[in-house]
Amino acid sequence: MSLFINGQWLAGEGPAFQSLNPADGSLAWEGRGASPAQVDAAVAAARQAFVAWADKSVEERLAIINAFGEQLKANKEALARTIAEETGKPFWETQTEVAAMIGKIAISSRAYEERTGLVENDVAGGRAFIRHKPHGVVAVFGPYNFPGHLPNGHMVPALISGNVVVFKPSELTPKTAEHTLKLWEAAGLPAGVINLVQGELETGKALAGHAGIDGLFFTGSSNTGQLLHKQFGGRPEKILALEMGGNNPLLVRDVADIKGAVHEILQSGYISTGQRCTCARRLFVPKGAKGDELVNALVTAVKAIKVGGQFDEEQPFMGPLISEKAALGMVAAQDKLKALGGEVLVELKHLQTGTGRVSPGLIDVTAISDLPDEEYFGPLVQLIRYDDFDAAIEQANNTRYGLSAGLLSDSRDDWDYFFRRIRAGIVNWNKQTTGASGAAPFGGVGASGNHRPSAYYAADYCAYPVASVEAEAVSAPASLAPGLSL
Ligand SMILES: NC(=O)C1=CN([C@@H]2O[C@H](COP(=O)(O)OP(=O)(O)OC[C@H]3O[C@@H](n4cnc5c(N)ncnc54)[C@H](O)[C@@H]3O)[C@@H](O)[C@H]2O)C=CC1
Ligand SMILES: O=C(O)CCC(=O)N[C@@H](CCC(=O)O)C(=O)O
Repeated sequence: MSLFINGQWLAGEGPAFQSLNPADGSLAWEGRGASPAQVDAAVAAARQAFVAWADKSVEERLAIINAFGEQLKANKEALARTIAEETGKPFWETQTEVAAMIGKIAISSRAYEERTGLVENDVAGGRAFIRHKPHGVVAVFGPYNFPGHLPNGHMVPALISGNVVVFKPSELTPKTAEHTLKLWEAAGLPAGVINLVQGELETGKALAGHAGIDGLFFTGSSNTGQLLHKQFGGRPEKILALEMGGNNPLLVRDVADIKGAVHEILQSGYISTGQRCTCARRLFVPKGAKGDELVNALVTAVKAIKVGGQFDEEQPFMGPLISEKAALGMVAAQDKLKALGGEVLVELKHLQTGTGRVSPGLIDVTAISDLPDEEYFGPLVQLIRYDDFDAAIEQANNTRYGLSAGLLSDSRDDWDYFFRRIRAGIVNWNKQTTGASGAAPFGGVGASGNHRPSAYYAADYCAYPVASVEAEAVSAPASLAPGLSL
């Protein structure tokens, strides 16, 4: 039973598909996707549930959402196991993912009040109000890298605002979606408020193109996001929030603590096996002896990163990539950079046929004059040695993306200068580019998003503002406009 529509678990009537454990290629989940008729049924069920859900007070909605939070707490380990099995992320890390899902509820509740709460002003003869209303039926599309936390980051604020949801998870992580929906069901979510449609491309297309949705909240690749943007062209009445990828720069300038800098670089480039949209892809290090010292220390540390299976007793820092295809794709990316003139300092290797297991890589691409502006979604950091800070910032900005960026430098002046010039939605100083806070807006510029950031600002795209001027009774004014008489 792979679909959850109108409070019922149903077998899919679309094509069969599977998800595999990327550490060993074993079967994690199999089922059938939703047929177009089942996507219709999910949208219709959501539409039918909308008025009653939106009519509830926010406290009533939050009572159910908090009950889901309790389910997450009670089942934290089990859900973390499911995510680890399906994504390959180490178990220590997937426990932090479930913790982020739990934390999302309080953050979103606060954001709802602070960003979309009631505002009241005096106007002549009455009162003016700003209130917000839900859009209605929203489709939520999730990526595979955070199959629990990132769709949850759209769904929780959407529900708090009074929307109802049709959720299309990544086809690589159907088991996590099913597990999450079971927790919503156990929390007493009314039928139709979240509907789960599993499936591959055809399901995604049927949902994204469905006339019955009022909006779509997407986290995934820039290519898919751009397709959706085109598909939504000419439909300005529908809200589209796009959280997409990045080709993120991390600049090093003047740091005394080499180990500290190397630690921030590892956490930026290699966490989640490089499968975070916020991962640093391009590392800028000054030329000269100090820079050499840092690069040597980095090479040693990258070689020492512990790689392993998600459930290994001695936990690794990096699990496998999501699939063997992704692993081969990263080897191909390294080969391409090598052919363009890159010098491999630590080779990224595919470690085991039939799995996503890879070792981390570091490649010096300083000699490449026309570096591809690509997001290589894996543990391969591109090193660029520079002479001039201004030129390095200019090169860092030379990307169509603009998600995250960072500076490692002990100088506040450097930071102030960098902050003014760098172009990204997340800009950090002496801190990793990853691990963004849910209590801040989360989104990027350029090809990384469409100016509808998520996390703390998700409340903004989950509701539309309504302006009202109100008086308790109609009354004629003391003086009339010229040319009027009563
Ligand atoms: N900015 C952000 O908040 C984040 C962005 N990402 C980005 O996500 C990507 C990795 O996730 P993936 O799962 O590979 O993304 P993806 O774009 O392949 O898939 C995302 C979702 O869209 C669906 N989809 C794919 N093609 C579609 C189409 N033509 N029409 C309708 N639906 C379609 C998929 O089935 C999936 O549910 C990376 O590029 C990463 O940078 C990941 C996490 C956070
Ligand atoms: O949505 C939030 O609560 C904050 C954003 C977040 O969790 N970002 C993470 C993961 C997203 C990714 O990079 O795939 C991060 O910045 O590491």
